[in-house]
Amino acid sequence: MIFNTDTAKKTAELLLQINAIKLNPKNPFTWASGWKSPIYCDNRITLSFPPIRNYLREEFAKNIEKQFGKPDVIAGVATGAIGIGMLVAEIMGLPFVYVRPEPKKHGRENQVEGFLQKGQNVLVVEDLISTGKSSLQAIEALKAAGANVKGMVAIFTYGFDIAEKNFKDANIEVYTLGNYDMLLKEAVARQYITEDEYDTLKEWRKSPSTWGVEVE
Ligand SMILES: O=P(O)(O)OC[C@H]1O[C@H](OP(=O)(O)OP(=O)(O)O)[C@H](O)[C@@H]1O
Ligand SMILES: O=C(O)c1cc(=O)[nH]c(=O)[nH]1
Repeated sequence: MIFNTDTAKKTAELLLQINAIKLNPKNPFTWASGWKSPIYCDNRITLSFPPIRNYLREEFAKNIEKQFGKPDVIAGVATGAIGIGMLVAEIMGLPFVYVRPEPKKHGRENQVEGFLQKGQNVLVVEDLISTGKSSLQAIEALKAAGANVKGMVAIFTYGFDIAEKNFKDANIEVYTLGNYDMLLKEAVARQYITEDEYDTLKEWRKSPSTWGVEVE
């Protein structure tokens, strides 16, 4: 669920403005889930633009307090949300930890990096939700470390049913700054995409897990 439509519209505008949205239907992107996709939203690019990362962290901080109250700790999902998560922690004056996809294989062999005490209220920051698998893995690791996960926020979600089901099953409340529907609307309004690209994106969105998969 988006925090609100104004923020979702502005987030879409900003992502388009800095070319964080990449389209390549002829040579599809492979996602973390293994799905093939004509679109890739690279939120990492936002960190390279101070006014844009400031907007994102301020919107996160304001809306996190409103929806969840003030947590004890902010956790970023590695690697995409380490930067933005840390910026949110900084502006909220909170401690920060980050969560690796799996425990490190040497050193202290941690999956959760930083100082976290059992029973602390943790708010998870993710950069992007596709299937939600990466976020939920991080949430499981935080719970295993004794955290009380209050909820999760992300810059962007594709709004897939599978992600909504995954978060519902895990009883995790999720809010995002932006989403796919608003992005598509803004991309059309600003003529950022051609009619052919719009048709491809609409077709892809009907069945993203099978799009681009060669049938033998
Ligand atoms: O909802 P999901 O299907 O899990 O996909 C979304 C995840 O994919 C990306 O991470 P990626 O694995 O590419 O790694 P990175 O964050 O290190 O770039 C993104 O940062 C999310 O964490
Ligand atoms: O699912 C993914 O791996 C993914 C999709 C996307 O649009 N952007 C991204 O960073 N990851």
